[in-house]
Amino acid sequence: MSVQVRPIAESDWPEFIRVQREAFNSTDTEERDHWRELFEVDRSLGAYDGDLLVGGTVVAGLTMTVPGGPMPVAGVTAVGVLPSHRRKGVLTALMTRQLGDLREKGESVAALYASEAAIYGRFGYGRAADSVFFRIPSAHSAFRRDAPSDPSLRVRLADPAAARADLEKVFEAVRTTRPGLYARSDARWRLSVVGDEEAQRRGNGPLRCVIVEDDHGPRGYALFRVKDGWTEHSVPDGEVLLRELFATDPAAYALTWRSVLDRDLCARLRVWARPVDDPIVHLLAEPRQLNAGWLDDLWIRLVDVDRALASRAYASPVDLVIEVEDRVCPWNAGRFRLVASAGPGTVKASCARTGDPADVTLPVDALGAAYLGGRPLTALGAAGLITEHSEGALRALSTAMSWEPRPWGGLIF
Ligand SMILES: CC(=O)SCCNC(=O)CCNC(=O)[C@H](O)C(C)(C)COP(=O)(O)OP(=O)(O)OC[C@H]1O[C@@H](n2cnc3c(N)ncnc32)[C@H](O)[C@@H]1OP(=O)(O)O
Repeated sequence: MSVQVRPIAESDWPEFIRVQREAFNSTDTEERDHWRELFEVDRSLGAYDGDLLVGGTVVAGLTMTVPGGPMPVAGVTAVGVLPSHRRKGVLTALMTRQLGDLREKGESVAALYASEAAIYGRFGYGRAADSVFFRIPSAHSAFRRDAPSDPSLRVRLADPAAARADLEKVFEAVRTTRPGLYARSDARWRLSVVGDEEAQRRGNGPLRCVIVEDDHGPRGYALFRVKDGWTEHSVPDGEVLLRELFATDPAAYALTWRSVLDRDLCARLRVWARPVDDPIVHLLAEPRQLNAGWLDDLWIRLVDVDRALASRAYASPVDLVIEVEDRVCPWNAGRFRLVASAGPGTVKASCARTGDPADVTLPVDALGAAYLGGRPLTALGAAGLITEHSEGALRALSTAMSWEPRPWGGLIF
């Protein structure tokens, strides 16, 4: 099969949506035309078998927080290949072309959410952030006695779309505090956050919103649905399905959680993706009752290793030669000297090619995994995936690249 990869023509956009529906076994009937507002259609790529569009992908330009502050990141999404054309190298052709295009456009970092965790490592993406899911029984959701509270706070129910300005205030106050969070465009707020899509509703009721505020304005919010349910003995068995929750301070955070945990007629709260260092873990009197599980969150690919590594801050000073292995983007392969002084908030790093001998040799996906600060390189070393040539070099690099708080994207793009 000979497949050509090229930008998708405007007139092929309905075809692209059709490929996506088929690729993702989509059951919803809503129009996906609003994708045009979320993604950069002019940076889409299609794989053509003759005239037939058989696969594609798009890019959403994001401003993502990394250690040290926000930077431009290419959000890769809507990757799909028709079932009739799978395992014949279509994705490989799309990914190879896309990485070349990103480099040409001057993008140094790409990010994505993977539908399956086995797909993207081969293209140099590293698992940079994890998330945890919880299933908290309402009857065992009490907080420890010294949980923070603030009598000036009150809870208000709101229509999500109407309350958007308040939600944005809270989100903007926290966005740059955690690597992985990214700025939300008007379309992202409207369509992905407060929009009530059929695909997300799936019989779980409308999107609901609580806002926690004081006389000066909002300090926390939660977006959620309530799935109605009763046991055969007429015992209430509803579920709160928490979509997102942000707060600016510990007291507002605690009250926002309480306002969704204490919903009457609900037996439990489920949430699919929270940061691994979510404070709720420490607030519950019975943390085992979180019934937590672990998932991969953001995947990161360093498109240009030297520019990417010079664009973030480091937790401790470092001066090392790293040798990068990268078969997909050969321009990254080779040795670089990474020099950084520590200091949150200020990026004082340089990364340049060198002929000096390497202290550490590692595959490019390991650097992607560590880029947001949440994946200790020492753990990848213990797994046998990194080679240390100078004693202590791996620990030094791992410590320098680690960051608090842990990374988390918060919203699939
Ligand atoms: C960022 C996002 O949008 S994530 C969404 C990804 N899309 C989906 O999950 C939709 C459903 N799936 C698909 O559309 C396709 O199966 C894709 C896009 C995942 C793969 O496309 P294909 O054209 O079949 O991939 P391609 O033939 O290039 O495979 C490349 C390699 O990846 C492997 N691979 C492909 N898909 C998978 C998978 N789902 N799990 C594990 N390995 C995979 C192939 O076996 C092949 O391995 P090899 O290099 O060792 O031979």
